[in-house]
Amino acid sequence: MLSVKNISFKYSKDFILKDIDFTVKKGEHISIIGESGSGKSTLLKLIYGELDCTKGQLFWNTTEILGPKYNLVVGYPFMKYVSQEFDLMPFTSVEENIGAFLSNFFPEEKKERVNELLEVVELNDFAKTKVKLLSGGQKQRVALARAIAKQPEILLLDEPFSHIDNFKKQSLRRNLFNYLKAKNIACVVATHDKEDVLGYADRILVLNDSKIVANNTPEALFKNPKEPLIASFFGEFNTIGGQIIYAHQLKVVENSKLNVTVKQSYFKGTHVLIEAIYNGSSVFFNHHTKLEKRANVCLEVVTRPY
Ligand SMILES: Nc1ncnc2c1ncn2[C@@H]1O[C@H](COP(=O)(O)OP(=O)(O)OP(=O)(O)O)[C@@H](O)[C@H]1O
Repeated sequence: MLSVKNISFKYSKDFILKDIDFTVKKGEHISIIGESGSGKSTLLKLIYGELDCTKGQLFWNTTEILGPKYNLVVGYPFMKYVSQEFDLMPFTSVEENIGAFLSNFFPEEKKERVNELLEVVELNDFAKTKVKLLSGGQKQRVALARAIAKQPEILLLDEPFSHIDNFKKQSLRRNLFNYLKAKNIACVVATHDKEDVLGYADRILVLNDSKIVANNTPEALFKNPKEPLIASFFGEFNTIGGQIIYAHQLKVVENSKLNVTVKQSYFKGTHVLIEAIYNGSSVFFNHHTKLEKRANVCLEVVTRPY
């Protein structure tokens, strides 16, 4: 189990993280979300031992994770970290990069393992290609495969699919996260993408103002977001009468007190997002078709969250 015990951190004068306290169980999947600059990457670097905590302590089971002040070499064998810089060997092949830390004593097993990993990140066709010839997204996939090659007990991922196109992203995300669950490898994922979270994370930690402002399941946070920051991660929403109402919770009805004037329709594939004006402010709701500009429609709040 990872225990993050009341850690605080500052690069210089101001604290970036204050009193951060949480645990990650074996095999658990935690997502860290928060606005850009909220300290997600910094938190991963502290967990990895790349930075020294200003205050507090970190443990993996009973081993204290210490930073560069105490360790000549950063990192521990039970933990791997895929940062936003991939740190690969550009002049060697994809399979050599993936197998770089695997033992050469059992060449057959090594080959099998590399093939299994190539499959997880869907790079079988590029096994012999030199890494310098790959695209950014392909390099990111090599870095992910290399990080899980030696079966760490915990994996830290910083925006793990940020360079990967939408065509590949869905299946890669499924492959990787299902693989980690099957092998009982814990993971902590910093992300901006709700698709990395919904359906995969056991819990979400929300960072804001240097602190953890929420620590709960995706379902609990989605159904009861409490703050606009959390709702905005999941989708378009409105604040009506002090309550957070998602766009999909408003529907057009014959008659109601919520009478709005349509401003714009945005085709979203599964639905159309309508922007309308109510009391001088924008209101967003989902509809099955586009609506005429300046049309007056009445809306009603549907209480179910989805
Ligand atoms: N090496 C550094 N020296 C000084 N300040 C830094 C350093 N690295 C990051 N910061 C600052 O720390 C804060 C948190 O940065 P961090 O990269 O952890 O945020 P983040 O939530 O991961 O952002 P993003 O989502 O944009 O990746 C920012 O204000 C950033 O400018």
